Amino acid sequence: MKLSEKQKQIFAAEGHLLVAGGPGSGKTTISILKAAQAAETRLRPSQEILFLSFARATISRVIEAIENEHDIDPVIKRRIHVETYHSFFWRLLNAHGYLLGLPRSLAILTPAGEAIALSNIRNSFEAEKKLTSEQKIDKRAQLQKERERQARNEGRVSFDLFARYVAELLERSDRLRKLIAIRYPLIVLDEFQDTNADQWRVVRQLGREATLMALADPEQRIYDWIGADPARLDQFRMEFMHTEVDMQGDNHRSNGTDILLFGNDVLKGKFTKNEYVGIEVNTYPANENQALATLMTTTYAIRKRLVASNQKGWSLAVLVPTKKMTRLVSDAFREPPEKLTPIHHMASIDLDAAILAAEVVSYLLQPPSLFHLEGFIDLICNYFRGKGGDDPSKTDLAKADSIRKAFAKYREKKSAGQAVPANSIAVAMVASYEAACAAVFTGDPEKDWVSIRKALDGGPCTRLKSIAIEVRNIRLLERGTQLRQDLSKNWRDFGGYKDALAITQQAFVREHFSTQSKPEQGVIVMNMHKAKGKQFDEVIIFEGWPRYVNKEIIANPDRIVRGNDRKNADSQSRQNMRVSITRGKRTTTILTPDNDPCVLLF
Ligand SMILES: Nc1ncnc2c1ncn2[C@@H]1O[C@H](COP(=O)(O)OP(=O)(O)OP(=O)(O)O)[C@@H](O)[C@H]1O
Repeated sequence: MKLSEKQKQIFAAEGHLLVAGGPGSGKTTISILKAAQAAETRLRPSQEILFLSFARATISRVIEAIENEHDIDPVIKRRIHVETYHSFFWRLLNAHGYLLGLPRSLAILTPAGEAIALSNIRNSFEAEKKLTSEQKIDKRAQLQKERERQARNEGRVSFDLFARYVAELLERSDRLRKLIAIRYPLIVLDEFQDTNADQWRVVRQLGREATLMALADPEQRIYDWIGADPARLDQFRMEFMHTEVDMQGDNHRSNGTDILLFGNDVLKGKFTKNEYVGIEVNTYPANENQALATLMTTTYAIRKRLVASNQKGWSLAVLVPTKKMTRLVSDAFREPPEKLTPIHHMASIDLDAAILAAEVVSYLLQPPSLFHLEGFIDLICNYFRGKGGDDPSKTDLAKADSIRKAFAKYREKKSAGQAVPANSIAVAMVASYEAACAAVFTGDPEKDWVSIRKALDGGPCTRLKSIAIEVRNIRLLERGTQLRQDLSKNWRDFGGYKDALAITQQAFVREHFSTQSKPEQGVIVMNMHKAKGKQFDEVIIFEGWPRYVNKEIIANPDRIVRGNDRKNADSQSRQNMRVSITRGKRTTTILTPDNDPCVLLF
């Protein structure tokens, strides 16, 4: 690869570095080359370069990019340690958290566990959009207090607290800062524009001893809602003596197309061309069937041309504005409307619900024990309390309550020797439970998992059916996975899956921190926010459609701009759209409803 002038400048610089540049300008690439250079010339034995990034998915791309740099010696490559901020913070907290008065033994309060722990507080408030600013502040304070209580009293630390605690540790301990810098003399900070206040506190402390290389695109800052701040780059400039290189204008990803130009024009809201090479905008009639049919036929066509290109490992991303749309599209691809063929794909779905569903299934793999049914009911209630993540629905929370009440009544009647009313939820639930407990296991975790799932799916309880459907989103049991191996071992050691629940819970924590995931290939469906830092051969951006009654729009959900209302077309939605557009290397296709097209396009 021939380095650009700016990249050469970076390569030659010493000390702290701030590298700014637009999508595809080559920031990640040069940071890897710079890391390799430092590894070769500066590192003593036992030292490494630390590369910190936000998302695991970005990490797999960075790891792939490192692997693809054939000029770097494999021995040097192994000295670049790529990790998420979360995972790095967790290592520090686990080892040194007691210095802050946290319990000696800490566990992670996973997002699913956190959703359960906070569901009562969340449920005591109205929906977020109905709250006054004071109520919002009050809600946030109560949630934070409960998180703190969980950490300090129970030793269960939620992700939200990681950066805060690590900042406190580093601000207080010279020694720890020095130790980190001795181990990692150069630290690369990917997506620096997205750091929140606590993460910035950590960075400030790290930079006191180690050399920092911050990579940033101020206009890819899409996390203002969780604390990213437009002032961050200036804060870096003020804090550190540094070299700054601005690569705006360079574009190596979609060279020869107008994809970046179009993204920049969307950002400004001013279009400089009538036609943009590499950008296609198509429309569909505003109803679910025709919208999905248009998406599917477009996907077939693009997939066909990618397959015909004979390129190994091609990728096509379908980016949508909301979690709900991710599911809707994934379901449609899996079980399409009539006459269409399914599209094999990966969907990047929030797994809160699926993880809790997997806990239910794994529990049923365990041999019966005293109070086994009670444990089962607890997990079902957990499922309904935690399945909505940080946005639980009142209906699900009410379901959890009604299950608990029905079950208490069931117990009461049984111990009094009375008949339980046949229409009690508990009756159907216990029938499905007993069917699952009757499953005969083979010792093959995948087969046994499927037989539990089928028992729940085929039983009379609709609530358990929904759990059986949800758990299909989990792919951790595929051949060669750690979960599968651990369950097999458990079976061999004990002749049964004695610890299936604990093994499954550990597998999810491990999965969260794992950097093994392969870069996505084939067709991938995901929320636009999750596409950050990634690149695909082709991209489709697909949004929702307005709902009409008597030709009046009565609802307009799942749009790129809220309600597709021009007054909501703020810089956040423009930046988000620009990030999505610029993920494509060759073509980005935008699909939007014909009678109410996306307001960012005109
Ligand atoms: N000097 C170069 N010559 C040719 N190709 C390059 C050069 N630098 C980077 N590339 C390629 O361009 C693509 C985009 O580069 P890279 O991922 O480093 O950009 P980025 O600035 O990190 O993008 P983003 O901010 O959008 O994540 C990659 O496929 C990379 O291999």
